Amino acid sequence: MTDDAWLAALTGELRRHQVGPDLTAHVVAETAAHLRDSGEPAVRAFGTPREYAAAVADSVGGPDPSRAARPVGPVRLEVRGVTKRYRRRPVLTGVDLTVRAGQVAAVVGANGAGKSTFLRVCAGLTRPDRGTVRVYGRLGYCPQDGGTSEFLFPDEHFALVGAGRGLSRPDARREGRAYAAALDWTPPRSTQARHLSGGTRQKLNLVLARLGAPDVLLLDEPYQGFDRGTYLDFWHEVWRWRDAGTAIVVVTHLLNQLDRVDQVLDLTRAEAAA
Ligand SMILES: Nc1ncnc2c1ncn2[C@@H]1O[C@H](COP(=O)(O)OP(=O)(O)OP(=O)(O)O)[C@@H](O)[C@H]1O
Repeated sequence: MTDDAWLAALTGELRRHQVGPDLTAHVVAETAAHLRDSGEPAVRAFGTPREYAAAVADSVGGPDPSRAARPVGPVRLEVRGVTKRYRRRPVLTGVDLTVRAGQVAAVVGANGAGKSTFLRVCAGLTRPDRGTVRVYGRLGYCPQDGGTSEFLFPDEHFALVGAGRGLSRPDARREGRAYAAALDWTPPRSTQARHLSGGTRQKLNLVLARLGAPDVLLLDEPYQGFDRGTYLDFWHEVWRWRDAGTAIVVVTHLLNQLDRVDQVLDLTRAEAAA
């Protein structure tokens, strides 16, 4: 099945699940963008149109019922007035965001809107021209790509990153393997990162971001290359980490989880207003 046929079938399936026309158009457009960016065949990325439509319908079935009852903790990330230009082009213009312990913020926007730049600024990797970022607690960052070392085995990654977060070698390995298992992945003992598939390397990235249970997690489209089952596992983990009190910022193209997050930062609008 071609991607166009897959997307047409998805539209039909979403209609069958009584997903409204606006949301259907949105989901189909975002899914098409993801397929274009990742170059993956639709069936591998999302499963059959019927399966994916069922997952979308399930996730848009109303606000998260546990939301009202969930305790929200202290501020973990505070971004005020962040502005960033590359040459003369404004990428971020006066962006504010406050995320508390136990909250999830989604960062959305068109390609090039500045989502990765925003996360890099939050992670302290890119200096803003103006504005401040305050992180209260420890930080974990999962970049869109990169982040792994070509010649290291997964366990060596766990030991290296774990050491930076105060974990002994055995603890880092145990924790890394436990987080990997939640993503349905058993890290091979003797495969260097360069020989892992793109989706598996992204699982490794995600596990590394989570090592040592940081207070703030910055996730830049961490599910690129995940198959549908792992994609759902990923969101399940996000809700679990949130419930454990982590403040999470996740960049996403796929809007089918947005009714469950605590806030949405739309950088398209900020860019358009600039
Ligand atoms: N180091 C850099 N030097 C110059 N321009 C840059 C640099 N990093 C990013 N840009 C530009 O800033 C803009 C925002 O890039 P960014 O990667 O933050 O967007 P994005 O919203 O994450 O995009 P995508 O959805 O494609 O991942 C783009 O036009 C990009 O080309």
